[in-house]
Amino acid sequence: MADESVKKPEFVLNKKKTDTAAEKPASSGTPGKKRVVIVKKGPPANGVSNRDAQISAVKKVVPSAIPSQKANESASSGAVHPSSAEHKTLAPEEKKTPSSFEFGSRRPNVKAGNLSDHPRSNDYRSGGFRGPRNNYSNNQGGYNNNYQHRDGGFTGAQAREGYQNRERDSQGSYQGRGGAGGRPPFAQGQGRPGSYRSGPAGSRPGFAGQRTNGNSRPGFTSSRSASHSAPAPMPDVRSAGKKAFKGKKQQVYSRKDREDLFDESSLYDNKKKTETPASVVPKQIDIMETISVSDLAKKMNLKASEIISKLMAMGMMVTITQSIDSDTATLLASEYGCDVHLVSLYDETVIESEKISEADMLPRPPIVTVMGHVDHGKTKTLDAIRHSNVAAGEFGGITQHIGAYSVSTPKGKITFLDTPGHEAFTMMRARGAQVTDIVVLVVAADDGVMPQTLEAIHHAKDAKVPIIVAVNKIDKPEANPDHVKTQLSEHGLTPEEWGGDTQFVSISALKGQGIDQLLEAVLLQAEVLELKAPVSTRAEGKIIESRVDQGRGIVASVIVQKGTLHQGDSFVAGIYAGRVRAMFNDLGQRIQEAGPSTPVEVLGLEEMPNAGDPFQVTESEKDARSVSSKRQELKRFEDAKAVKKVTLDNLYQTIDASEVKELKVVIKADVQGSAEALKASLEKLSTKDIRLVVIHSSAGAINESDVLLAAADSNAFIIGFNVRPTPKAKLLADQEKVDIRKYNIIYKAVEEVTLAMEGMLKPDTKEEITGTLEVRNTFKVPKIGLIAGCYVTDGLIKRSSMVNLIRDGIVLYTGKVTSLKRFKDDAKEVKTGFECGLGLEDWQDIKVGDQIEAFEYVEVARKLGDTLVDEKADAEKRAVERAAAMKAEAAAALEAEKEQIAAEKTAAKAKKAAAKQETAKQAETKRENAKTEKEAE
Ligand SMILES: Nc1nc2c(ncn2[C@@H]2O[C@H](COP(=O)(O)OP(=O)(O)OP(=O)(O)O)[C@@H](O)[C@H]2O)c(=O)[nH]1
Repeated sequence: MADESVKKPEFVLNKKKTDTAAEKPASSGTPGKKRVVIVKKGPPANGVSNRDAQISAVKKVVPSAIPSQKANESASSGAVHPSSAEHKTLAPEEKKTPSSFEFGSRRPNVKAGNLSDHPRSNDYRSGGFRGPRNNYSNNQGGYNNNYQHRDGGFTGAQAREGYQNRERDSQGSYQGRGGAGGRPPFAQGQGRPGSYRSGPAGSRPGFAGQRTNGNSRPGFTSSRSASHSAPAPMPDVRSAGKKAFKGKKQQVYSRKDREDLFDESSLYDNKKKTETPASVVPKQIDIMETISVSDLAKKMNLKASEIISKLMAMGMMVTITQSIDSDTATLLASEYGCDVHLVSLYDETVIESEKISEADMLPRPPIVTVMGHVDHGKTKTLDAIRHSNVAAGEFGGITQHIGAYSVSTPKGKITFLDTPGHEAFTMMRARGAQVTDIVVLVVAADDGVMPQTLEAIHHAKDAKVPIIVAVNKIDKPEANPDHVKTQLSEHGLTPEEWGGDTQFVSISALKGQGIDQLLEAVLLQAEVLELKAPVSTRAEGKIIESRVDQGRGIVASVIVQKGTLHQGDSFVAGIYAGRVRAMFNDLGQRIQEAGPSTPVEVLGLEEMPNAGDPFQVTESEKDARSVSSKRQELKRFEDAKAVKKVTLDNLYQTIDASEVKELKVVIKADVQGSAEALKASLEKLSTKDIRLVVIHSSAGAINESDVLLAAADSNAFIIGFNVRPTPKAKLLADQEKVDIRKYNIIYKAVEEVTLAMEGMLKPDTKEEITGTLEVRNTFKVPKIGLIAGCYVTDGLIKRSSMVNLIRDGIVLYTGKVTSLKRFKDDAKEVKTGFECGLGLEDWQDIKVGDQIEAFEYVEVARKLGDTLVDEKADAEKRAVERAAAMKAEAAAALEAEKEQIAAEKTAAKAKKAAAKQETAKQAETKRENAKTEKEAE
């Protein structure tokens, strides 16, 4: 042992790290240095020492494990450690040794074992290779485990190779022969007496016959006690082993390798040091506005169950997947001494506009929105402007989409947005006003100002957009343009000729009259507005509409507001990225670029943006993707924010609310705007008894997933607005019994859904009186009880009737008829003017003179009550009234108080005067008395 220690220093490496105390005893008195004995100087002559060593070899043990290992192995192997001198002397032989062992192989021996279909004899097991292995292990003594790792690899490669050799030379080692084995590498080692010879020569570890003791596979068998219990004679092993493997080992285990191995180990060590124990809550965490319980648990290094129970203690019932807001998270984290830092993705999702130089600002065409009440002639007006007949193609005569058209006039270009006038499209109209420069308000001269005319005025005023009034249908005999002017003046739109600043143009869209004047008015207004936009910058605009087009994919109508959009530009539309694959103008012609105020159809979106979403070109596709993904993330957070949380406070309310009936709808429409408009209209129908929940709304044909979505709920159906189901969806809908309703007019859809909702209400039951009877006599019938002899004074009574028994105006009994007879025969019914005998269920208290009311329960369908919107308005109204009443009451109280104060003041004044008078009187008396006394003297 001592000897060995002396030899080892040749392989000592200065470790970069200070060894642990545990290492010190193992090293032979060289503190501060780690002794590493490398195999290149010690051939694998002995069997591998123990199972632990093998396992640790595979695991790649961290340095801290080294000392004990080293100590163990040193203890067991010291005596057989090869000397460097021996290596040196055997070096020439090594050159002859075929390099059939891949010493550096890290491949395990598993495969070899699997391949081993030859019976392995105990000879093999206990012989040749076991010998070297033991030596090998012994040589390691206090060697590091990384080396052992190689050991595993070595044996694997060896096994495989042996297997191949077996194929080539099957007699050799597999036949348990002695002497020169059949395997070439080992056979050559006939001259390798050592360990190979000590057992059956040529035997190979991985294929060492039957593994009755399981020790034939070096990588794994070495651990078995049977194998290393009988090590091969050491001296032989050393010499043979050195010759056979020295060269190979030198290649693989260079000094650098060793250092690398150490570095790797130290890395493990470092990693271990930086690891945070799972139970330590960090000092600060970053979260967004909401965070799911599971994410928070992860960030805080806590178990989700702990977070949940903490939240419960705070009065919140949440599940692991639910989200909590940042305030709650902050409160919770503070209990663990952890600060919450709120981060927002929004800043990162802003696409900066390009810097604009004044020189780049050029006049641009005005963007005009046409608004007005239903049927006042908006489409016809645009129609007249464009000389095309759009109205003819519309369903129900209502414009359903926002369309955008560029119109060239001799005096310049104008872009028109055709905004529908139906109330359901309020939202779209509001969006139209966002991009619009001028509103043309169409008012029918024969109809005057209507609710949606006023709504349009509000939208325009909100958006601070000037209005030009087109007084339409002046061709009609009942047309009264002046009346329209008067009406609109009352709403702040005073005609210029009346001293106001609003341009009024009288037109007849039908006849094409006044259209030129209207366009002139628009261009005049545009001139006043001095509309300019940069031309050469990256394009920015708004999505007017988006839809899925068969064969073209997602198509978005975009109005470019700034810059120029080119084919090939990368952009972000809402939260989705895209690249302009192709562009079309309003006439459907393919174009390469589009400047400010140009409406275009853009192809190349990955998903469908919403109408009104911003459209911005980015510098690169990468930018677009990055912004898009951040925006999507932000949206997910915003959606999560909307998650309804159950707290102890609202738990019962929620349970109560589960009694509320829900009608669920999937809306599919031809364009996104219609889907949204329909959604808004339908959701408004919710009442406190019945809720209308739109579970999904989007543009496109009704597909299978829509059907599946609706099928998941018994109260769900699908509305297709201007769309139809795909054949597969139709089939599925039939199978799943999902109702698909198709509409092409919004109000029809709303009407029918209202009816459906009314149908869902439990019908009211009502007593319907069918007849009245008078008790004129009573009889006792044995076994049956009291029978009333009645006369039907009105209507009729049936055997199945229910009755009320009334005495002195009080209903004493309500129940069923048990028997109804005419004389002795049972009767089905008895009509007015006839007498009958009547028995009542469980009731004997019948007296002559009692009135009997016969009735039936009938079900009456309930009407939908006030919608939640109406109720809210009512509640607000009531609150205002209450406030006014309270104010009046307070004023009256104040008044009364004032009066009282005044009265008190008057009373005090009077009292004071009386006192004064009294004093004066007393003084007078006093004076008189004095006078009298004086006179008497
Ligand atoms: N006599 C007459 N009829 C008109 C004129 N303009 C429109 N109309 C008629 O009024 C009806 C409604 O016209 P639209 O252009 O569809 O009206 P709209 O305002 O676009 O209607 P919605 O799309 O439903 O909001 C049609 O029957 C038109 O023929 C007009 O100047 N004179």
